[in-house]
Amino acid sequence: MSSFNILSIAGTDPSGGAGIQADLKAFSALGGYGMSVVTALVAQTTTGVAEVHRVPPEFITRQLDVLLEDVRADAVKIGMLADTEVIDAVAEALDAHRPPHVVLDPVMVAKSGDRLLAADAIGAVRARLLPRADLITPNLPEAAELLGVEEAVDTAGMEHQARGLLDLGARRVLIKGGHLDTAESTDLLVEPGRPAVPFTAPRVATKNTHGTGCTLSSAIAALLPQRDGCADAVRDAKEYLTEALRRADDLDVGAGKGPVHHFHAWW
Ligand SMILES: Nc1ncnc2c1ncn2[C@@H]1O[C@H](COP(=O)(O)OP(=O)(O)O)[C@@H](O)[C@H]1O
Ligand SMILES: Cc1ncc(COP(=O)(O)O)c(N)n1
Repeated sequence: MSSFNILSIAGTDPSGGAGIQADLKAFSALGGYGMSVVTALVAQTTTGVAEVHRVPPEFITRQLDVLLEDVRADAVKIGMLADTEVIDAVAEALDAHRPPHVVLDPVMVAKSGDRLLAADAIGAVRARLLPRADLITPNLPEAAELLGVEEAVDTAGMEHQARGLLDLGARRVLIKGGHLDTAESTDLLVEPGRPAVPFTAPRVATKNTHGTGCTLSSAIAALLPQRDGCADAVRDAKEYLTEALRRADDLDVGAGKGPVHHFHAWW
């Protein structure tokens, strides 16, 4: 197969830095054919979230059904889901269509601090989505919320929490260390019965980190069908994200936390 169709199920960002817009840029940059099902329209920019309009769950189901009856999805990235009803609709569509390579970025709060997932929907993510994803990519606050514990403060704590998420039913966890105050930014890939695999990049000194999590999970989804295993896809996705972060200050987008700069990758 020479062409890969990658689907994002996520919310929007009109400023183009996060959400579906970032996902499609990452898919294209990494050689995928990008597709999207919108779960929520979000009035947001680099400075924060003004308002969220959830798409009716029946219409999310409708979008997924018409799309996946026509087009093969080779990988799926799931981002913002807004609330429990949307989670139920997406979980049912995953059961009905069984796409390969499901990457779940359990988006809860925007970089500005605004909630993108209802607080009472955490249990639904845990029960309905964790077991249906091949890989979940929580940041430190998301891992802590899923487990109902304090945030990890070092890589030993990150591994412990990732193993806790495996115990809750996740199949594979990439726990992201972007929120730690360290010279390097390390993420850990943790699978049952195997040692954790670290992915480390020098921390890029920039305020422009809007869309890092969206970009990483989308890059992984785009690369999973093109690489031999999850670790190879994560390694190349992180390399892509780090370079996009290094180039972020070349852009002039908004007054707040600006977006990473997508570029055509060398692979
Ligand atoms: N300043 C930075 N320099 C390099 N990598 C970073 C930086 N900030 C975040 N990252 C990386 O970006 C990805 C997303 O990180 P994180 O901030 O933890 O998640 P989220 O964007 O979901 O909050 C991870 O791979 C993390 O290591
Ligand atoms: C629709 C949507 N989805 C996700 C994020 C989180 O973005 P980040 O990648 O910066 O954590 C966002 N701000 N908006």
